[in-house]
Amino acid sequence: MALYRRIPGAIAVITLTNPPVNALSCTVREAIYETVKRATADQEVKAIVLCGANGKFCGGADIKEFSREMRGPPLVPMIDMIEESEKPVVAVIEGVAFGGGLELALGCHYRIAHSGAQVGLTEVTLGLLPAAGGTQRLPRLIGVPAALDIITTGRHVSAQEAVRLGIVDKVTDSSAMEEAIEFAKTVAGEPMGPRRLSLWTAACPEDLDSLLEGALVRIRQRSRGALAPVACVQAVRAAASLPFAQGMKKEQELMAYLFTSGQARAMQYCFFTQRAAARWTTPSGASWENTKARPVRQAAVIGLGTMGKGIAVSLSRAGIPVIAVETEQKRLKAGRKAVNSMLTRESQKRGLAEAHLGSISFTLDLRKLRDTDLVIEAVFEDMALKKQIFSKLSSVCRPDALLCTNTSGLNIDEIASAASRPELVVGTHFFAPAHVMKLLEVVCGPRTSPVAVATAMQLAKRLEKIGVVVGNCSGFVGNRMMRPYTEQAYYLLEEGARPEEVDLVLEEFGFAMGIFRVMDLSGLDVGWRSRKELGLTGPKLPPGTEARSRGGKRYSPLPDILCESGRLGQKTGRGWYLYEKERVATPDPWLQSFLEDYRSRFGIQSRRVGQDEILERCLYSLINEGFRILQEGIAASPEDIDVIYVSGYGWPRHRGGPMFYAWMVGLPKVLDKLEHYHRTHPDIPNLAPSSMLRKLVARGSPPVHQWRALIQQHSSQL
Ligand SMILES: CCCCCCCCCCCCCC(=O)CC(=O)SCCNC(=O)CCNC(=O)[C@H](O)C(C)(C)COP(=O)(O)OP(=O)(O)OC[C@H]1O[C@@H](n2cnc3c(N)ncnc32)[C@H](O)[C@@H]1OP(=O)(O)O
Ligand SMILES: NC(=O)C1=CN([C@@H]2O[C@H](COP(=O)(O)OP(=O)(O)OC[C@H]3O[C@@H](n4cnc5c(N)ncnc54)[C@H](O)[C@@H]3O)[C@@H](O)[C@H]2O)C=CC1
Repeated sequence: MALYRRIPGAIAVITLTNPPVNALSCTVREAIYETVKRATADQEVKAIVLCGANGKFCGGADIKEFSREMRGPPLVPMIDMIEESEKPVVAVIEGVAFGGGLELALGCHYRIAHSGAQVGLTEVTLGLLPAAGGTQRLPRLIGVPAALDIITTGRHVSAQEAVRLGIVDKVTDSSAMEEAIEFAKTVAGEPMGPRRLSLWTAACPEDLDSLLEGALVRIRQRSRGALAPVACVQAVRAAASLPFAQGMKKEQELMAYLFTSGQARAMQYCFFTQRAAARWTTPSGASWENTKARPVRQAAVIGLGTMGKGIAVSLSRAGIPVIAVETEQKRLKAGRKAVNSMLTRESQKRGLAEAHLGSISFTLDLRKLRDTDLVIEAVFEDMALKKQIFSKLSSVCRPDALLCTNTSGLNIDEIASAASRPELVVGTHFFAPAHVMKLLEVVCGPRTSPVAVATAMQLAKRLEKIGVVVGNCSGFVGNRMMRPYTEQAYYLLEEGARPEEVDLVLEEFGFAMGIFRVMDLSGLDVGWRSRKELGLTGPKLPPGTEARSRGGKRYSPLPDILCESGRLGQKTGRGWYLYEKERVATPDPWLQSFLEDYRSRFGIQSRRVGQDEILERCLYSLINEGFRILQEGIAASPEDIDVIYVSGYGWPRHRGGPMFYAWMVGLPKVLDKLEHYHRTHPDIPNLAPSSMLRKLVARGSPPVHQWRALIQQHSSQL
């Protein structure tokens, strides 16, 4: 609702009240209409102050209403009514003014913000555009280039930047409410015409076309195939070239097109599932609601390699003091240098004073960890080494210290078996680069205690990451699903495709990078090491094993052969591609002739592999593994799998995540295709459709949110 009160000085105060974020639900919109009408009609009111309860102006439209029949007064005429008021309306922006919340504020005549506030037209992140006049008023207020950036990215703008750009009129460190009330008194009685943004003209650069073209290129790089940012560009073009009323018409047309799109559904699904992941449960009945996390006042990181450095920076950025441990002086020195320069860059980028960062001390001595609350091990992916470290930690650390491992796929329970308190061992699987990537898989072994899970999930929140609780199996959720996906990509090369063809299909689908470019970036030796560990190649492989078969199933030795010949990806200048100029991937004629030789050596008839087959074999085999994971209870829900893929593996947000995508495509189609590919390639492991997929199809392909109830997993780990 919106509360109305009169205060001395002939001011009416209207307070949006709809916890937690004062979203503009039907009831709130009705109340705004009513209270604004009341204030404008009241002869004794000279000015109106519009604010939000509990220190938040407004989180925008109520997103939950988008999937229901829309009721109540629409936003656009409501904002127009505010703008048309002859009495000044001053918006008090505390906390957030996002989406419709900022559009509401843009309809007001003045905006006063608290210094801690953030504003933004975030609709594009929900597959929409700011269709309550935002695309038309913001360019008129701050000019086309700045508005274009804010509208097409949906980024959050600090109060300081907002005042610099002219989005708000004033920023205050003290009470924005008091400031606004005093200000409202000074402008009461002035003509409001000049403050109505709909009457302004948008300041537009001469080279508008090249500005908009540049934005489209950036959008294509950032989120290929996404409709909303492209529609945003079209709406801003309308603001730059059309009168307000016509611009609004264009805005509405574009919104109508986006509103019912599958992409908007997918992105709104991502918004809610990301938040739902925090509400974890375990079969024992423990949950986020009934389990208290331990406080983490001091942490340690063991190993300052690729991952350890980023983890240490993340902890420090959250204000947690860190002790970083290495094995030898040279590595310690290199680690310290890298971490310090990452921290300097971070503090410059975020405008953080170094004092806000947690201190980091560096040591070779594990005994220094005796007072830490939580240790994160990030040494080589080697079971024996990890067990040795966990055994040492048990004798060094306090008995209640939480012991975390960053293993990307080893058995958590085996690692825990080396610790004296296995219930305090938990997997915290960060993603590279650890100080950037949002995902944290919290891996729960059979002996992991609820308090360990709660503490790791609480840590994720403190590090501004998205924690998802998963069960213990080789590769957990994310990496386990990647395996059949990458294997399909190798098989496609064997059958006649080229790496650039496979990558192009995946990039057209929306991945920022195709799988071969990803492998070149992270280093082919990462997978090689794990295949050697699993005995699929290298010294542990039994002599006489057939080159293209393991355990009676098809195996592709292609990546092993590349590694053996020193092609490890970008770091060696060649992998699946050639890198003559640093980081620029070019198709390599050597690889092409190598593949031809390989095919003729193994008698493989090369064929043209179509784009549909590339996409379906790669994605459906990944999705099929997702169904198996659900069936085994390794993930609690399809939503959790989707959060993992969107936030950790670059799955395009506008496709919702693999499980949501499968449902959008149609589960019967996914099943049909898997059956077809399984028939044509019976030797490929894991192409046989999972029984979970069959069960869902048999039940009429219910929507994703109903799957959890149908799983009824007796052996669920979660
Ligand atoms: C034929 C078709 C015709 C088509 C025509 C259609 C016409 C429709 C016209 C509509 C025009 C409207 C244009 C418009 O106004 C669009 C919008 O405003 S879209 C919404 C934009 N807002 C946002 O993007 C903000 C989203 N929220 C956030 O970013 C964060 O929640 C926020 C920073 C505000 C707070 O963060 P934090 O404190 O960390 O809290 P949580 O994120 O955990 O949120 C707490 C809780 O609140 C729920 N929630 C948050 N925002 C909203 C919201 N806007 N609507 C509904 N619910 C919201 C959130 O989900 C959490 O609850 P859970 O239960 O945990 O999920
Ligand atoms: N690199 C990646 O993309 C990802 C790796 N991981 C996992 O994170 C862990 C670390 O991986 P990376 O950082 O890539 O390895 P890395 O090889 O870059 O670094 C490992 C570091 O551990 C140090 N170390 C080894 N033994 C030690 C000991 N006893 N005490 C202290 N330090 C020791 C080494 O000196 C080295 O600096 C592995 O388990 C890996 O599977 C997880 C997610 C992604």
